[in-house]
Amino acid sequence: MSEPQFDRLALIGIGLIGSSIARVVRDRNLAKEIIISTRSEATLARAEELKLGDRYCLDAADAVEGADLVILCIPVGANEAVAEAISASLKTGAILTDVGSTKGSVIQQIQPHVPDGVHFIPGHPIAGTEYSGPDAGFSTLFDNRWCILTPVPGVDAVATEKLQSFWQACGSNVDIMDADRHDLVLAIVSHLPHLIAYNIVGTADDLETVTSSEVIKYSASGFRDFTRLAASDPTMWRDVCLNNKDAILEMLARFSEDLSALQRAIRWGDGDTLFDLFTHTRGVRRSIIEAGQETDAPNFGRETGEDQLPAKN
Ligand SMILES: NC(=O)c1ccc[n+]([C@@H]2O[C@H](COP(=O)([O-])OP(=O)(O)OC[C@H]3O[C@@H](n4cnc5c(N)ncnc54)[C@H](O)[C@@H]3O)[C@@H](O)[C@H]2O)c1
Ligand SMILES: O=C(O)C(=O)C[C@]1(C(=O)O)C=C[C@@H](O)C=C1
Repeated sequence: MSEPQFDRLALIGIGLIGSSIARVVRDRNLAKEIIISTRSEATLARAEELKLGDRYCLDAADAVEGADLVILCIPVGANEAVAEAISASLKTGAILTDVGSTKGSVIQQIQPHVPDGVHFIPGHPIAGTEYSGPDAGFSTLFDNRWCILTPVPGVDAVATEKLQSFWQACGSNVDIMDADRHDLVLAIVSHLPHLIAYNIVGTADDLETVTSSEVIKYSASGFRDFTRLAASDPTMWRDVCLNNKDAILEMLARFSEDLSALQRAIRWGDGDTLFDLFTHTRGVRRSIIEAGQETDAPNFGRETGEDQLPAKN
């Protein structure tokens, strides 16, 4: 087994992502000691029952004392208050990072509270499920997934390399990116798909002519994939929408324009336009599979993974 990369890791927030980090760190011996903090007593007690850490604190400031790696694993809307609360307790030389799905807003909220001598390097593992809470995590969540780091200009290069090798040890491939670029890219590949899923499931549910039993009965089709995304955590996704507003609105505008063009093609019986688009998008899917990020095998991947996950809490 390899040598631990950090002496003391503090995890603030112990839901899907925090508990997956705790599990992989424990399994692969990446830190000597794991300190866990979260705001709810019940969640902290559950983390202790699951033996996710070595010490448990309700107070995040206590948890970060003496830690050389601090990871905020909380909804992006909660970062500012937590950064303010832990600021004075962070150890000089510590790396402070996060896992939030938006990056520009996270930097705006955390950076003002980072003391001199602490290395703040925002991060985002592009890995997750629709489940939340400490029971939902698993140690292989980050295997063969991307983790994007968005270091602010002037940050210590050695600290960035240390964080990069931490995520690699967790199983991820790491990319370094500018925060604005991250927010734009994630708006289209992650945030918009979730919004579309929330919307389509809401629309189907509202239809008076389609009873809910029919929605359930026939959902073993494309609709089922949307229901998985639409089951994602409401707090997390509310915060993502409010904290990546500009990029999401930009992508929604483009999406609506393209949808109008499709609507027009259908109205005017323009089969060539439909056929050309569908041929092109089939190629996009195939290139994703060729790049090794998805599989074409039926009933593989998410559905299979879902069965291995504990019950939603
Ligand atoms: N779920 C995903 O698929 C996914 C993927 C990548 C990144 N992320 C990001 O990771 C972060 C955590 O998401 P998650 O899925 O683990 O969420 P989760 O709901 O499973 O866990 C959130 C944790 O944060 C704690 N928490 C909430 N508000 C808090 C506060 N104000 N102070 C202290 N603790 C607080 C909760 O008690 C819980 O322990 C979010 O920023 C999200 O954007 C999520
Ligand atoms: O697979 C899922 O359930 C996810 O929603 C994971 C997903 C994504 O959109 O890919 C969701 C949000 C994150 O910030 C990163 C990953």
